[in-house]
Parts: sequence; structure tokens; C-alpha cells
Amino acid sequence: MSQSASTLFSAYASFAGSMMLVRSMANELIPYELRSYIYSAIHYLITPLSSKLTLVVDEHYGISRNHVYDAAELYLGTKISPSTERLRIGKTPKQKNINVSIEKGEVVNDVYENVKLQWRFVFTESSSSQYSVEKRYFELSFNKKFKEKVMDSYLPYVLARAKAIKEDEKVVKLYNRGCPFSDDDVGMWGSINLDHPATFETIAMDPELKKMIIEDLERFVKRRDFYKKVGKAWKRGYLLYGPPGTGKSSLIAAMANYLKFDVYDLELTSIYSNSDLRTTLLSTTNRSILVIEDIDCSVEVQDRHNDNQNQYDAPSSKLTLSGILNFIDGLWSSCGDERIIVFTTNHKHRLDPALLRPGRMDMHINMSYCTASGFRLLASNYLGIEGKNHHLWGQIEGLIENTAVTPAEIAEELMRSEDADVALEGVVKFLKRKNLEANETEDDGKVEDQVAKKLKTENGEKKLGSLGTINNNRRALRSVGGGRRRCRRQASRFL
Ligand SMILES: Nc1ncnc2c1ncn2[C@@H]1O[C@H](COP(=O)(O)OP(=O)(O)OP(=O)(O)O)[C@@H](O)[C@H]1O
Ligand SMILES: [Mg+2]
Repeated sequence: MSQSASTLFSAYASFAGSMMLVRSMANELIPYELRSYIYSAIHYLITPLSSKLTLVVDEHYGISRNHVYDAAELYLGTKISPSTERLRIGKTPKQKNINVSIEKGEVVNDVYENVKLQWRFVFTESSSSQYSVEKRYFELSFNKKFKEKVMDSYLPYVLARAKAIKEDEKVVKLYNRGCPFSDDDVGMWGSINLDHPATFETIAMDPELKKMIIEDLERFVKRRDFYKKVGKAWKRGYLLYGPPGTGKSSLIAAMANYLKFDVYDLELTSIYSNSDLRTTLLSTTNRSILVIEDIDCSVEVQDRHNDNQNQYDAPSSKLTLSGILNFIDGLWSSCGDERIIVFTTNHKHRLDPALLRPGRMDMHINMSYCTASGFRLLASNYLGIEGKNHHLWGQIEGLIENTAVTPAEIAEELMRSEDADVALEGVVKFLKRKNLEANETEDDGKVEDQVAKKLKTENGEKKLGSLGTINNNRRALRSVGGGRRRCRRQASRFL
């Protein structure tokens, strides 16, 4: 060993020796807690600062579930790369598809506005003598300098994406008081999945009217702040009216499928009193459509002028129209958000004016007889034929414009054969028959008119009896047949 090397070695030995001496003196003189603090502070000072920040997203936040965790789980299911080796899968009764999420220890890389992020799913299990505690969490790591961006922009984006995924996954439910109960039912409503296939694409109706309804719904769901600002409850009411088989119920299903809103089908005959109604409506949930079909058909509800008498008899033991309206305007409106209420009727003229007054039902939608454009849509949906390329097309369009025929009737004819020629020939025959019947009814009406006139002059108006009923029926039929042009005009209008 050279002179200088030996000097260096002895210097190092004496430094190491003195360090050991200092350390053993420190161990004796300084308490353990203080010592470990000093060591960690020295370690912090001599280690280069890490540029990485890791956020821990626990499964629970306090005693409730952590929304960020649930959102991350859903979101990461869409970000799985081909290199991932283990995945978790599952499905709840409310979901349509099987969900995929990452397994413990797996890593998912993401890029958001040029910021690289890494998610890791961690699962730990610690067991004490009595029970084992499981802990699940995500670690989200990224460069520290993007902390603001991640907190203010990326995480809200993950939450919003998860909400959209959840909406997309949601199976729309149909709640009814008569349905059997399942696990996720609410209050006194039982539910089944609403498997109604109707969508706005399959509904045959005036295209302008359809567009208006879709735009109205879209505007409604976006307007949370607007409703708050103007001090109005976040509710929207639609009255659908028109003859049977024109698509009122189908339109409700299309609305529900479009918005992914559950449907509460309220049968007024199953409600015995205003207080029963109150309890029933209060147990409906947000983002739902409350449907009261054939609102004109309940005798109690029809006549508002009987309310006083009913209430006099037994204050809350009857269901009355004012009970329904008060509740809809009052309590039900002030609790809950994003609610739609739909009334349907075949006879709008029979409805109490209180129900029709402006502001009560926001939109009055006339579902009317099938038009040429409605037929085109049905033929395309049922037979897959587009355009006017069939030789029967012109004849059918001409007949449809002059016949009061419902989309349900046309749909039934189109379903009779898969062969377009046979089905369309069936439609032509059906329309001709229908036209003939309408004309015969019209002629019968003329004969009845003459008989009635004769009887009227002979016996006086009061003795009309059953002929009066016939005449009423005839008038009704004529208003259907002769008034079909008016009906068609109304189809594209809101009143
Ligand atoms: N406008 C339409 N577009 C497409 N299909 C329709 C339309 N109207 C009726 N249908 C067909 O007819 C069937 C019955 O229609 P729907 O029950 O919607 O009529 P509705 O107006 O509710 O009748 P009701 O007044 O008797 O309740 C639907 O399942 C659908 O197949
Ligand atoms: Mg219906």
C-alpha cells in the first residue's frame, strides 16, 4: 500500500469509528422517537425530491361509499389494455351487460390532455384473531406539477364518464302497484324490466312533431339550473291524446328508453283515496316518468264538481281530480327532481278543463291516424323496404290519406307476411275494405237521419230514445271518418 493510500484508509477508519461512536452515544442519549425523526429528516434532505404524486382512492369515505372509487372502477373498465392479464367481471340485476373491472395489482395507464396517469388497484387483507379486514383502493399516480389539472379537471371527467357509462348500462324499469316485488324495488311499487322495444326511430308519427318532442325532452333534462333560477319545480307534463292504437303507450316507452327514466304506471282504479295517492306518489324516485293512462275513464276523477260532495262524505277516503291536481301541483312537485308526468286519453274533450288549463300539462300531443310518411316508416321497419320502389306504393299512399286507419292496424297487416308483395297487397285490401265500411256507415247515417227527422216531427224530440244513441254513435263515427283531415292537421300541432 502506498503512503497516500494508507493515510486515506486510516482517515476513513477514524471517520467511520467516530461516526459509530457518535451513533452509539446518540442511541444512549437521544430518545427513540426523536432519533427516528432526525434520521428521516436527514434522509429527506439527502434524497432527491420525487416528482411523482400518488392519490389514494379508498373504497369507503367515512361510513359511506366513495363515489370516486365507484366511478374509477367503472371508468377503468373501459381503459383496459391488451397487456392486462387478470380482470374481474360481474353484473347486477339492473345492468344489461357484464361489467369488466381490473383485478388486484393490475395497472392501467391513461392519458388525459397530454398528462400521463397510472392507476393501480390494490387489495389488502389483514387478519386479527377474530376476523379479517379487507381493504380495496386505487392508487392514482402522476407528475406532481399536474396536481391542479388532475383534481379540477381529470377527476370530474372520470366522474362524468362513469355517470354516462352507468346510464348506458341502466335497464329501464316499469313500476306498477300490481307487480311482484324484487330486491331493488321502492315503496309499494313492484317492478319488472321495461322491455318495450319502442324507440323514436320506430314510432310512426309526424316527423316535425317527433323532432319537437325529442328536443323538448333534451332541453328539459339539461335545465336543472334554469328551473332553479326561475323558481319552478323541475317537472314536465305531457298529455297524449288520440284514438286507440295510435301509439300513445308506445311513445311513453320510447321516451323512457330515450331518457333511461324508469316508468311508474299508476292505475287510478288501484288508488282508493287522496291520501293513498299521496303515499304512492311520494314513493316514486327521481328521473322517472309517472304515467296515468286513460285519465278520462275514472268516473270519480272525471267530474271535479262532485269533489265537494265527495269530500263532505268522507274527507280523504275518495280519490278526486282536485286531489290529483293539488298533489301534482303541490307536494309532489316540491319533492324530487327531473320528473315527467304523462296523462293519456282517447277522449280529450271529456277531460276536466282544470286538467287542460295552460301550465298544467306543458305539451298536448295529438297522436293521430296513420299518414303516408308514417306508413313509409312502418313499411321500412316491418318489411325492410325503403323509398317508393314498390308498384303498390302510390295506391297505398292515396288510400291512407283518405282512410282513418291507425298505425296499429297497419302494423298488424304488415306483420301478416314476410314477403313484401303479399304484405302490401294485404294492406291495399285492408284499406279498401276500411274505406268501404266508412262509406257504408256514412250512408247508414243518412238513412237514420231521415228516420230520426220523421220521428222527431211525429213524436217530438223527447221520444228519440235509442235512436238518439244511434245518432250520437253516427256523429262520432262521422267525426272519425269525415273529420280525418282535420285530425291529420292536428297531428303536427300542439294545442
Ligand atoms: N305510431 C305508431 N308507430 C309505430 N307503431 C305503432 C304506432 N301506434 C301503434 N303502433 C303499434 O300498435 C301497438 C299498439 O299501440 P299503442 O298501445 O302504443 O297504442 P295506444 O295509442 O296506446 O292505444 P290505447 O289508446 O288503446 O292505449 C304498438 O305496440 C305498436 O306495435
Ligand atoms: Mg295505450
